[in-house]
Amino acid sequence: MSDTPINLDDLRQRIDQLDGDILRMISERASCAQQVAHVKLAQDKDAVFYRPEREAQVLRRIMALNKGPLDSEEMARLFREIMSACLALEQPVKVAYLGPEGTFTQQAALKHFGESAVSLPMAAIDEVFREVEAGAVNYGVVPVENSTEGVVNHTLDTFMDSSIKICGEVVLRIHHHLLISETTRKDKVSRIYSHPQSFGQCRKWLDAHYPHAERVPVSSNAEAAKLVKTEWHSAAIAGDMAAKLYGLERIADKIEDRPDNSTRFLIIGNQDVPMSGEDKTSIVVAMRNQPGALHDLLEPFHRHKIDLTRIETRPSRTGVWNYVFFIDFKGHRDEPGVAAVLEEVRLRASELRVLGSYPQGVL
Ligand SMILES: C=C(O[C@@H]1C=C(C(=O)O)C=C[C@H]1O)C(=O)O
Repeated sequence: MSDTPINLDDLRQRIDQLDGDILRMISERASCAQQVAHVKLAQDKDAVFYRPEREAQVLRRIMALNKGPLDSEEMARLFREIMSACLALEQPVKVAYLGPEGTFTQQAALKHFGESAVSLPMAAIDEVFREVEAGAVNYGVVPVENSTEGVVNHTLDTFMDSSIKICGEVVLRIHHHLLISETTRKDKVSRIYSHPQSFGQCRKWLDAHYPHAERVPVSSNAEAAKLVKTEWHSAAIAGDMAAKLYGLERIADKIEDRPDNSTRFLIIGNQDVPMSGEDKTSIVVAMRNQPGALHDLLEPFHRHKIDLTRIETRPSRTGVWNYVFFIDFKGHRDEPGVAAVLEEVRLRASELRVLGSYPQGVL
C-alpha cells in the first residue's frame, strides 16, 4: 500500500480521522435505535424496548463479520456497550441482581446488559424474583449452576413457586483472589471469609496454602471483602469487582482449583422471547411416582433428536410434584420439533411448565 502512513504524526492524524468517522456512525446508530423505540411505542404504548433475541442476533452477526485484529469476543463487548448506551437513551434497563454490590452476579448483569443498565442489589434470590414479578424492575439476574460446585438449588426451588420466565442466560468465567486490607498482617492470616460456593471452588488451593486458617462462610464474596476491612488477621476470597469496591490488595491471584471455573446465570423476566436462531428452552416437569418415569420423560427428546444440555432432579414439595426434573435443551418452543416434544411430554407428565425459550449466551 503506497499511501500507508509511516510516521507517528501521520498515524495519529489517521486515528483522529477514524475516530471522527466512528463518532458520526455511533451517533447515527443511536438515532436509528431511537426511531425504533418510537415505532415500538406507536404499535404498543406499553412496548418493551429491550429485545433479547435481537441483541443476541446483533452480537452474533458482529462476531461472524469480524476479521481481526481484535478478537471477536472483544469486538462483541464493544458493541454490547454501544447497544446498551443506545437503549439507555430511550429507557435504561432496570435489573435486580443477587447482591450486595460487587458480587459475581452484578458482574454477570453488567456483562449481559452493558454498563448503561441500572443494576439494583437484592439481599436474596427470592427478592430478585419478587422485584421482577412486581414489575419494579425489567429483569433479574440469579446464579443457577457452577462448573465446579454444581447447581444453585435455591434458584431452581424458587422457580417452582413462581410464574417468572427465563429470558436469557449468561456465562461468566469466575476468578477468585485472596484479598487483604491495609490493616491485615499478611503473615498472620488465621481466618478466611468467603461464600460457601467459593470455598468449594478453591478447596485444594486452601488446603495447600492455608491448611490451618479458619474458613468462615458468609452470605456473599462481597460481604467477605467488607469484613476484612475491619480485622487485622483476616483475608477474603472474592473476585475483581469486590476487590476494587473495597480497595483490597490481592495477595494471590486466580486461586480457583479449576482454570475453566465458570458460573451460569439466568436472566428472568415477564416476557416470552421470540426465536433468535440459536436458542435454549428450560422446562420443569413432574412425573408420577412409577417405574420407568424418567425413561418415559426422556424418550421423546431422543426420538426427535433434541440435544439435552442439563437435567436436575429436585425433591418435590407438594403431593403432585413427586419427582421434579429441571431440563434444559437446545431449540425454541416455537420450532416444530420442540413443540412436538413438549406436546408428548405434556401427555406423559403430571405437570409441565415451560420456564422459557431464550437466546443461548453469546458473550
Ligand atoms: C433497536 C432496537 O431496540 C433495542 C436496541 C438494540 C440495538 O441497539 O441494536 C437492539 C435491540 C433492542 O434491545 C431493536 O429492537 O432493533
